[in-house]
Amino acid sequence: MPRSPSTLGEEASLKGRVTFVGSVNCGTRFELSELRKLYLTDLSGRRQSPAGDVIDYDVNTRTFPSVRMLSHREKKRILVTGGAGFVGSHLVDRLMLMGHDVIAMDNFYTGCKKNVEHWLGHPNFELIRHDVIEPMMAEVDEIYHLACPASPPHYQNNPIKTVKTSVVGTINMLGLAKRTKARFLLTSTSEVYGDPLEHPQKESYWGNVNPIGPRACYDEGKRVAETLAYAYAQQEGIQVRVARIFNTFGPRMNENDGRVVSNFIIQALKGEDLTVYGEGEQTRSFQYVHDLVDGLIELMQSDVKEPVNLGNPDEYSIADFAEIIRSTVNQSVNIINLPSTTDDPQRRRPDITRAKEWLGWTPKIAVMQGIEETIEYFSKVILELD
Ligand SMILES: O=c1ccn([C@@H]2O[C@H](COP(=O)(O)OP(=O)(O)O[C@H]3OC[C@@H](O)[C@H](O)[C@H]3O)[C@@H](O)[C@H]2O)c(=O)[nH]1
Repeated sequence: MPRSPSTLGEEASLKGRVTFVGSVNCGTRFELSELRKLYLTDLSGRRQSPAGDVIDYDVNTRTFPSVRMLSHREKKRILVTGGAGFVGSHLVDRLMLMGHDVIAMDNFYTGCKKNVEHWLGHPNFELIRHDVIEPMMAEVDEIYHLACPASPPHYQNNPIKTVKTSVVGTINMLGLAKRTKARFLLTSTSEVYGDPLEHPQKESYWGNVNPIGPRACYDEGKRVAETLAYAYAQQEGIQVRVARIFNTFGPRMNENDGRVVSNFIIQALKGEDLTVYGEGEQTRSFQYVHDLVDGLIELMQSDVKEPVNLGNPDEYSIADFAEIIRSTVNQSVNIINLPSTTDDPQRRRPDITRAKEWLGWTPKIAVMQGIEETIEYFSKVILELD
């Protein structure tokens, strides 16, 4: 059953606040406060003049976050496509803190240099402006392939480009994996299940996708990307991992992202009406970004070849979720109903038995803790934009 606002608060306080993320076994464990510094403080060396008309960068006073020291054998060269995006930049943070050599590749269509600027100039880090639909060569040991707009308004804005990114981009990155013998992780999506007829969704479910609807460019693009991954695995012996990511939120979502969590928080912070599409009876299950990053790295390190759902099964109706954000951020705003969007999936919740049993992964951060951090982040962003 979808949670009501009252049970959400109770559950969050029952679970308690998480102060560590990751797992010791995978080397992903860090204090949450270490990660928070990367998105809640300005580490760029930027100094704005008192009049606010000039910005100086003092690279001499700038210090990088500490990264672990790895032996030559442990240290990997890791490519993250979409590395300046919302999820990509958090993955880059974790891999950098773990001590790896990281190449973040992005065309900056929805990604943003600011998301990774705290690493610019670090000896272990490279940022490459490159569109994944063009071939690319680099010597790497692992490829996390994230590049693709993920928010419905963004991926529907240029559907041909979205299909090309998923299909041609994935072929290019699988080609790179083949040449370099790198292990390849595809970030697929819960959208491969379309408007699901099975609930909750297991990885064995084949989905219910409209192949010619407005969401098809993303849904079908990712379905072909999965097909390509397994074709390369079978035909070329590439080591492939496939994560099906469910709704994820957190700091560094683009303020114009258009997805529900950032929309509602920003609307409430600005004192605007919260826009529920349709009656708000449709459901989603929200996961905080650090849990996802844990899952992605654990999957990459595992022997699991089948697709794995990564999501938090806590399910909310969108109407209830709007009420949660309204009561948490700004009780003076209204919730309004706008027309529903075409082919909007009506129910979504991951079955994460596979991730639990095969990876030992489970989301640890209560939705409310994530929401509070995201509110903190967007409050800061909105101040900067003003
Ligand atoms: O302002 C808004 C935004 C969204 N919504 C609704 O909230 C629900 C969630 O919408 P979002 O745009 O956040 O995300 P969706 O679930 O539709 O798609 C997402 O699915 C999983 C991921 O792979 C992708 O990040 C994205 O495609 C939808 O029912 C949508 O109609 C609103 O009611 N108001």
